[in-house]
Amino acid sequence: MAAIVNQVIGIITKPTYKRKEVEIEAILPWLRKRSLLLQNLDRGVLQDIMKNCTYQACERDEIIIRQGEKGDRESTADVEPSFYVILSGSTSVYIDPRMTGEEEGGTIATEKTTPPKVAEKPKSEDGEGGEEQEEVKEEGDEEEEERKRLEQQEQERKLMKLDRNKFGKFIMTYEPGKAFGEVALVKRDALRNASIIADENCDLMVIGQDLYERSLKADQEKEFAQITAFIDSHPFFSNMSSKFKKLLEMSLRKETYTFDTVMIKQGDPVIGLHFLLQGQAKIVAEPHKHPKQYPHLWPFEAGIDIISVEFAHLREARRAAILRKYEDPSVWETKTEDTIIRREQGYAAVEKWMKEKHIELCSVQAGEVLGDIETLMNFNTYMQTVKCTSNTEVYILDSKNFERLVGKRNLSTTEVMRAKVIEKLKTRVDSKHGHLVPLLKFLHFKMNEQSLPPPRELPKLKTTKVLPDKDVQNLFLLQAFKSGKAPLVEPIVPGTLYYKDLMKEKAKSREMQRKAEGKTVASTTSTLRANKRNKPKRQPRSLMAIRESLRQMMEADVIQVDNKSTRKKLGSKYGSTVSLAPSNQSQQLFPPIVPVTDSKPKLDNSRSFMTMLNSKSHEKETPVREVDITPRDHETVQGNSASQDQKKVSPRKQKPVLITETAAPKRDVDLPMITEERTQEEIVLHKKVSGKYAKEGDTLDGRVALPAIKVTSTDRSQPRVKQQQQSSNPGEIVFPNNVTGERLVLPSIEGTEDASSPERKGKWGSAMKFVNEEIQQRLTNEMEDGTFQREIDSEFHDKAMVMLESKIESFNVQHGGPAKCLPKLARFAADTRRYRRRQEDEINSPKPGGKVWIRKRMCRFADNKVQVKDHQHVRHYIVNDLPQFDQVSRRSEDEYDSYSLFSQVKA
Ligand SMILES: Nc1ncnc2c1ncn2[C@@H]1O[C@@H]2COP(=O)(O)O[C@H]2[C@H]1O
Repeated sequence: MAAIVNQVIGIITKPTYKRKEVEIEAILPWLRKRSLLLQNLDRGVLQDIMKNCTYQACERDEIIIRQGEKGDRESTADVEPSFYVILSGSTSVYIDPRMTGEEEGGTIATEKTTPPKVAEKPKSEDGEGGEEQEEVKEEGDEEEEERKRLEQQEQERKLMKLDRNKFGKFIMTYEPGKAFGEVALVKRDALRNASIIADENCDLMVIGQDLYERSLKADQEKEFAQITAFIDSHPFFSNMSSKFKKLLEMSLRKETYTFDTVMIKQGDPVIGLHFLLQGQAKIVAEPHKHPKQYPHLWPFEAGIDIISVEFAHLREARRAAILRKYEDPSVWETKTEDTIIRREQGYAAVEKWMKEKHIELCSVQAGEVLGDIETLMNFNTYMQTVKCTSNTEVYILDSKNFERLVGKRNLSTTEVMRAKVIEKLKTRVDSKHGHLVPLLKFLHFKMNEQSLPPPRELPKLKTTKVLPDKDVQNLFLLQAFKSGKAPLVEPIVPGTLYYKDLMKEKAKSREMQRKAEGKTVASTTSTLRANKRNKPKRQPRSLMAIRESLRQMMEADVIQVDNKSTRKKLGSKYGSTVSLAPSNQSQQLFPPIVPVTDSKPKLDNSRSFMTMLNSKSHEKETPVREVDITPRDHETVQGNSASQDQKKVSPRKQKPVLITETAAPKRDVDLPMITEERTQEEIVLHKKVSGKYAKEGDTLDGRVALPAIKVTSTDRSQPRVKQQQQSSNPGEIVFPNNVTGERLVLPSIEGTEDASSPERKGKWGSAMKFVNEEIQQRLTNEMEDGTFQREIDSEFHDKAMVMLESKIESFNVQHGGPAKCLPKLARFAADTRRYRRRQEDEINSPKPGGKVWIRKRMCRFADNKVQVKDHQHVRHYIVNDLPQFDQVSRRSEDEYDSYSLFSQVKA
């Protein structure tokens, strides 16, 4: 390299007439290669230049061109400006912005600021250099050479002291092959607009004005025109003033890159913006290098929750990739790259490959700007590599020129750039491999954040008592949130800064008030607080607990005589009738059973209990005593504690069930002969008005009395006597009770038809099913209790079945239903095993076996689906467990039929 430079220097230092064409010809290819400027020049022009140019050697820190001057004193043409091509060495460009008019108040760097050409007397750093030299001289001539060398070093040190700051801001460095000084030549009579200072010893080819004008000017003028057009058309500079555009013209430089060369290398220092004019390039990123390149950002400026965004993006990207894959068969991968590497080179190679993966992001072409992301983000190094895929031409705006002309002075340009960069980042992030470069996503996020309008200046809050404007509150809150002082919630909720301040203020005023009033007077707040403290805390209740309490409430309203002990007790107390009914279910299921005793019942039919109940005034009219046997039941079953619990139940809850106790001898009330009368009240769901059913909205007040269950037993005090078969009414079915000998008189059934032709569909089918299940359940319970007596009960059972069938049919006819072809009830043999199995199977479905009085108020325990409003009536429903509220809350009118039937059957 040095040889050919010397060869060139050898030629251009000769007088013009001695420069031979042959030797010039020999160096032309090198010259073309060396300088872009000379590259495309005609051979003749280049030969002309080589024949007529001059040579200039510069030392380090030598000022080749001084900004603001017209010509160059150092040039051969003295005052006339020249154009320079660097053969070897490098120079720096300095621009004093005050002289270009970019900044006000500039002074031209004059002679005074010129560093002295003559070397000062060298001084060593510690100031003792002079003495040292004297000592060296004294030592003799042999040390003369050493002294000269030291002198030279001192000279160099002195030269370093040239204060380059006087020449303005450093802009850039010109390397060998580069040329400068064209502006003053193209724009005649223009002043030099930059200072060029040699950074080292340089060899310069000097092209005088005349030579320049005839060889290069035309091309360069064209070049300038192109640059002007480019600046005028580029969106970045659309809002730039003409003054700055002019300065920009001189600051853009053209560069060319051949096919397959690297224009920008990831990790290299950012030199500025590359405006792609021609050609194509691909952008390749190595994400594994990013953490090292930008450690200040990694991992994404801790504190900014980008992770979630990242994940969302990754998910989205993956989804998009999958979709793309299915849509476009050309991208269907049979074998992934990593699979191939793993098979060929092993796992370690794949890992390495994954780590150092080169991600080909995209391809760019004319119009693209490179280095803009880095410039806006103030990155020192490039975040990606740009490799030319064709011969490429670019304009380069060096970073310093950008700072000087765009930076803070032309914010509009920066804004346009930012918008373009955001757009670009978005496209790259969404590109096929964009998600593999996490930095892109972060930068997109960051840029978006930066492009938000700057926060408003906040007025100072003097007191927290007066709430500031909502917007201001929010801004404060946001500020506090950003600085990690408060959560991002409404500003006046507990836990927020504002709330805390408010509380402090309140506390302060309270304290002051207390002091003013004297300590003895307790403030209202403190009293309230004390009360609150003393208040027993409400324990959260489990679902089970709620259900249990619900059950207790219901039990308080409903009589339960459903176990052996209670029955026994009642039996012993009230006679045999109770023991007749194996369980309370059977009492409900079965139609009125009136055991005929010796003692005639004194209860007037017209004043049946149910009638009384429904007449609202029954309590007054009927000499009955309210007896709730539930407590006794509990007492028997659960012992004293249960009975104590029961005592707590309010009398109001116990009211609905009334039992008329046996007329006690001591009682002065004139009770009827019936020793016990029990009724399942409130079972009337539908008022029968002229053969039609009442509608759902009908209230309890409008209910109609249906035949009450009358269970009449002998007086306890009376001895049992042999029963005589007699019927009080003709048409009643009478059958003997095998246990007690009492006659069971069934009510007459009108219009009973052949029940053998079954029609098991619809509501009747389900009614039958229900009754059958009831019976099945009852028998099973008896089996379990040990109270089941096959002979007696089976007989009773069979007859009861017939009776039930008749009753159902009778009910149907009474209510104008399509009777006469009802199916027969199934006869069951109690099979506990089967029952248990079934119970396991239907564990979640409501099963018969208990009494539940569902009342409107209870619906509040159900879940939200329940429509309480629909639930206007009181129901009486037999289930094992609590009913499914949402099931019972909405019933169609058809369902009511069967439902009322159930109730009727029970009655
Ligand atoms: N902003 C700039 N960036 C780089 N080089 C410049 C800039 N301005 C001027 N120059 C060069 O420095 C030279 C100084 O003399 P001229 O103005 O004749 O020509 C100038 C250009 O070649």
